Amino acid sequence: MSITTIAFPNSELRNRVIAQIPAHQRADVDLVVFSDAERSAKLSRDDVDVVVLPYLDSGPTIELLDELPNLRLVITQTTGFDPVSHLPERGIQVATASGVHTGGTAELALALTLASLRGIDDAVRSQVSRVWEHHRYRSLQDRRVMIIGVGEIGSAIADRFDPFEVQLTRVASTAREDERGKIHGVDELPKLLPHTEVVVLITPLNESTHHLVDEKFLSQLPDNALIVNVARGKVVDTDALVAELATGRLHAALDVTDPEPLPRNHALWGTPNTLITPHVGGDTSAFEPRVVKILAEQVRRINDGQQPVNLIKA
Ligand SMILES: NC(=O)C1=CN([C@@H]2O[C@H](COP(=O)(O)OP(=O)(O)OC[C@H]3O[C@@H](n4cnc5c(N)ncnc54)[C@H](O)[C@@H]3O)[C@@H](O)[C@H]2O)C=CC1
Ligand SMILES: O=CC(=O)O
Repeated sequence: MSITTIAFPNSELRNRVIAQIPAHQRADVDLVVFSDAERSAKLSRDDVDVVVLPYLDSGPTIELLDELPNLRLVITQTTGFDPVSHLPERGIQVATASGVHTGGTAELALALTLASLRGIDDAVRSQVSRVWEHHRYRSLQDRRVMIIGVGEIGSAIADRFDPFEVQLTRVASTAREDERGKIHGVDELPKLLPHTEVVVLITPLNESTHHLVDEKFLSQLPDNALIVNVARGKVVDTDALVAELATGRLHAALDVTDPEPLPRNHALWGTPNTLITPHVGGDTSAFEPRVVKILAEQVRRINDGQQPVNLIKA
């Protein structure tokens, strides 16, 4: 592809990417900062043909994309591309940073599960109030765990749960087999959910997963089941979850919510048995060096006239 200008969300990221690429490999492509493209009289919106999205941006920059007449490619710093999934059908390519968060998100899924089952949040509350309080919590060992979404991160989560001697069930959009064994299809959920004690959600957000976890799904889970969401907030019907949590029947550990950020007055902050982290699955020390490496590879390929890596299909 013949690309002339790649707009970055800030100069720090652009400079870190530039530092990764030998000068002779970036000579043809202009690496600009998006805000300059906005403000500068010299560089008009017509010039920008590639945009690197800010991390987890589903708002302002995405609206601006509609105003770039020559936009050909959007590059995300995330694995999920739900905010820009509509672009390929308009002829604009989308390339993700698939893999950038695999270890971090898999770790957090395990951490949230352990923290919730072992009542670490209760212990922290007791510590803050200087109260020595004993409760008996559930062990992860022997729990019946279901992972919904068997892609890059779902597989890494399965690897991390294995040493805990859980009874693992994996669910994907359609049934299949892999080297680890059977993967169930989502159509089998009604049969599987009543026997599931921990559900880990790690699907992309798309039409088939929007509100996958709804009132019916929740009602099929046994008492005390735990829902761990490290996918996207909208995979869960939040109203249905709040209603079910309010009864005290289920537990939830959520890295992602709908909406995000969660407003101060949102009911989820106050439901019992609920642990919330602010969408930090991939936000670890491993993120920046990885994303810079991926972006440098994208720039190098674009400069060589090659297709970027991790292009999503229209
Ligand atoms: N909490 C966080 O910080 C992070 C969250 N994510 C989320 O995790 C998602 C998954 O990431 P990866 O594993 O890298 O993606 P991936 O594309 O490798 O795997 C996704 C899997 O979900 C399956 N799937 C799709 N529709 C489904 C359905 N209706 N029912 C069941 N399974 C279905 C696909 O078949 C695929 O196996 C991302 O799209 C993103 O939304 C990703 C990184 C960090
Ligand atoms: O939520 C993060 C992502 O990479 O997707």
